[in-house]
Amino acid sequence: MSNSILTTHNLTIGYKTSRKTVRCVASDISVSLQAGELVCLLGPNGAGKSTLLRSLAGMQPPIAGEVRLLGENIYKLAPQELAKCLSLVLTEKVDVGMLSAYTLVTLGRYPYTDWWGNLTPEDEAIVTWAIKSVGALYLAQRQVSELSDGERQKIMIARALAQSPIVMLLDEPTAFLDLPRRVEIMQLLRQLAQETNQAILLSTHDLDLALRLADKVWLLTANGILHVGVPEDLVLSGAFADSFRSEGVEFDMFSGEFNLHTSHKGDINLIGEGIASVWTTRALERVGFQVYQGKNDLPISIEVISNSKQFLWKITNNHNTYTCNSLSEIIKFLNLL
Ligand SMILES: Nc1ncnc2c1ncn2[C@@H]1O[C@H](COP(=O)(O)OP(=O)(O)OP(=O)(O)O)[C@@H](O)[C@H]1O
Repeated sequence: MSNSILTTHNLTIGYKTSRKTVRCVASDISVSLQAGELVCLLGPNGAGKSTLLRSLAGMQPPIAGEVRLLGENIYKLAPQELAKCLSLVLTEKVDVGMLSAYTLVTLGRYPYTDWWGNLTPEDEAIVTWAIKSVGALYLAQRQVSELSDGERQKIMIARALAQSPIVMLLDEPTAFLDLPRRVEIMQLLRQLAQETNQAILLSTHDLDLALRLADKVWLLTANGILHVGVPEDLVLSGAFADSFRSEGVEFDMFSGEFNLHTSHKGDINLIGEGIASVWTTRALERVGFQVYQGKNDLPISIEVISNSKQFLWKITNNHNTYTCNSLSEIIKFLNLL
């Protein structure tokens, strides 16, 4: 049996800019989102990630093709039926007046409540679970208008969770969060996908986290082509590097990071292991040196010496030896060569 929850068939997305003209953002997308998977939608600015998410959520009619939710054409579903299956979290700041965070999350239950919006004990339990899941119980009684961007974002995710959907679409859910919170939210979404069998699709510019946590990546290129695959396949095929290619910045397949092109200042042989060596390499590469290990014939060698109290660096340059107490000192020293 297929696990597909959301599928598209020859979907073309974009905007009608006038009665006769259409601005096509991406075309011929045939893809499916499976139960229990966390998919990250990546792509450069303006590629069409938000447009695709809105089209998948039934908020924006496609130019051509169709979107099916459990086999049903999404544009033909009644809003309440759609809301029971799909929740969408957008980045836009919503003006919710004087609502408390708790009340905002209760709005996620609206597809299930009676005409007056009364919450059952079960609804209340789901709301509390959703707030707890995003680690925001301490925010529950605060006014949404007084929350920071990151705090509000957590509450918006909790509202989407409270909807008990089978598919969640999130547009840059980690945009306002600090790094530990970004990791936390991504891990939470991944865990939710696995434990509740929901399909979760989120757009992000956090390539590193996406590469580490996504079950699959949908990579939308600037010319409207969607590559789909497990992250590592897209790295190996070169799709990643091609999609984000830009002047002065290069995707490094070995580290999975983007590097700035810096002028090459020379080669250094690094001796040592452990955390100090890792950050020594980072510092040296950042200022333009290529770092090797075991190339004893290079004119400059740096040995990392660490004991429980401190790190020291011994630089050997053409048989002369100097000792530095910090990476800052090394960089100054190398700049004088
Ligand atoms: N209402 C609109 N009318 C016409 N064109 C639009 C409209 N909204 C967005 N666009 C265009 O559609 C393209 C895709 O925009 P979209 O916001 O989907 O990109 P994105 O990948 O989400 O970008 P970002 O990473 O910067 O958020 C862009 O060229 C944008 O200028």
